[in-house]
Amino acid sequence: MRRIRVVSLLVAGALVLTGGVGAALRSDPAPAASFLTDDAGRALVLRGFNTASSAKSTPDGMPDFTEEQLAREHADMGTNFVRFLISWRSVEPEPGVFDQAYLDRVEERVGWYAKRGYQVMLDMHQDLWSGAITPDGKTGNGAPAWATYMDGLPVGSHEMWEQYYLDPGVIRAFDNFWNTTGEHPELADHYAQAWRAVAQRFSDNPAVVAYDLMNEPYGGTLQGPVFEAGPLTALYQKTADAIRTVDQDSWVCVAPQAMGVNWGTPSGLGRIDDARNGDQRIAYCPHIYPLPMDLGGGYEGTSRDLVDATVDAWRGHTLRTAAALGDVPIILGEFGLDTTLPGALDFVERIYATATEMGAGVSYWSRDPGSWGPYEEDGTARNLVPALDRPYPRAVAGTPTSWRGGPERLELTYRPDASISAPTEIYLPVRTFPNGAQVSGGEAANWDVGTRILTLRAPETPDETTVTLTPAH
Ligand SMILES: CN(C)c1ccc(C(=O)NC[C@H]2N[C@H](CO)[C@@H](O)[C@@H]2O)cc1
Repeated sequence: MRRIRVVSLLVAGALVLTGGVGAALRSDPAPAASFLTDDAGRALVLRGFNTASSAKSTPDGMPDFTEEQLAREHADMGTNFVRFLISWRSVEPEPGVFDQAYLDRVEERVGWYAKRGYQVMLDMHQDLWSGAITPDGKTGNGAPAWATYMDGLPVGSHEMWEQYYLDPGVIRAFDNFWNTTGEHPELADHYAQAWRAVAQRFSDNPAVVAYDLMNEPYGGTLQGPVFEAGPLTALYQKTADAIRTVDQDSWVCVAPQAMGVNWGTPSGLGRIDDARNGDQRIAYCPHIYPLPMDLGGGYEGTSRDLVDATVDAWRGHTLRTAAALGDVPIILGEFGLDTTLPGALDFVERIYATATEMGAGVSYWSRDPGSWGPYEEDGTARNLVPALDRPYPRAVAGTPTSWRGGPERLELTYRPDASISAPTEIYLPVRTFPNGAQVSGGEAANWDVGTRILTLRAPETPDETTVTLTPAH
């Protein structure tokens, strides 16, 4: 293990330094030029969790997660967003057969979130392609067995799950899906039609704001820009076109390949043309997992320096890709860590501060119990709960220019839009704002102590304005 660690750290350093130097040599572009918006037209600042990894293996495709647990999350952290894991195996268990009972179960859970004012992004999740890559069905997840063609090539048995990506059978399964083999052009069509079936169900659901087309894509034999600008962009275009035949308004989120880009290298993803009538609604949804953190280095010492270089490189590459895709909004679809590592909460703070600077949404990985999540198996709150329970402007009646803050302060600069009738909403944690807030630069219209949402009165003029909230006494 030590040899792997040394080699991986060297790789991490090389990846990051080249990326970091690259980023340092070019000034970072401006923060994301756009936001997802709600039905009222408000710009959304999205904060929530991936819910949940447990859905990867359950027979009914649902996460091991109850409405009471969502109510607890909402009470404890005031989240307003969820990246909800769904799976192709559950949507289309047989070719051309779409499981409406499964979509009923998804719709029931979307209702839990809708009741509490959440925005839902549905994530067609895969890791290692499919459960069918190993006889026990427990290694990979996502694609159905009927769409898994390994052509008899071997898959080993590994301690580190990432190593399965290098097995011939897994590479072949991906090569057949991307039709790199030329043998299976039909699979991408099935994938797009499966998404069409999902969008047909949720196109009129006001809580479903976005579709994340594929989790952490992997090109098999093809890697890097030749994969991302080739078959990956083509699949996203095919799928977005299929979705738009039944849903004109949900955002379509596209993710880069995980290999490398999760670790801070640039993406070669190509632009998607949105067939909707009106402004495009494409978003960019990368992940970040700095290798030194994954290797257990924690956020201290040399590991912290490498992690910071990774975050800086990732930020610049992410902003450039979002700009290249058409100045699209950004959602950090995943980041997470074992929060028992040294410096863990400082890392969490660094990532949320970076996402805030970028105007990006965030869904933490993940809502599952245990050392990565907000709660223990027995429901006890972990160190992550207070770390994520922070003031934020969940919906803005205009265009946010910037916002920043800490546990006891929020400063929001925005250009109001008088045509938006819904108010700007600010979430304030009860632990630091027990009596609501003092507002300077603006006026509070309402303070709901139950949801801890303060709404602002619309400014008199359309001029850019800065409001600052501090705890009321
Ligand atoms: C070699 N390849 C292709 C690779 C390596 C590592 C990851 C990964 O850690 N991903 C981070 C987290 N994301 C998934 C869920 O989307 C989790 O299981 C991982 O911890 C992905 C791909």
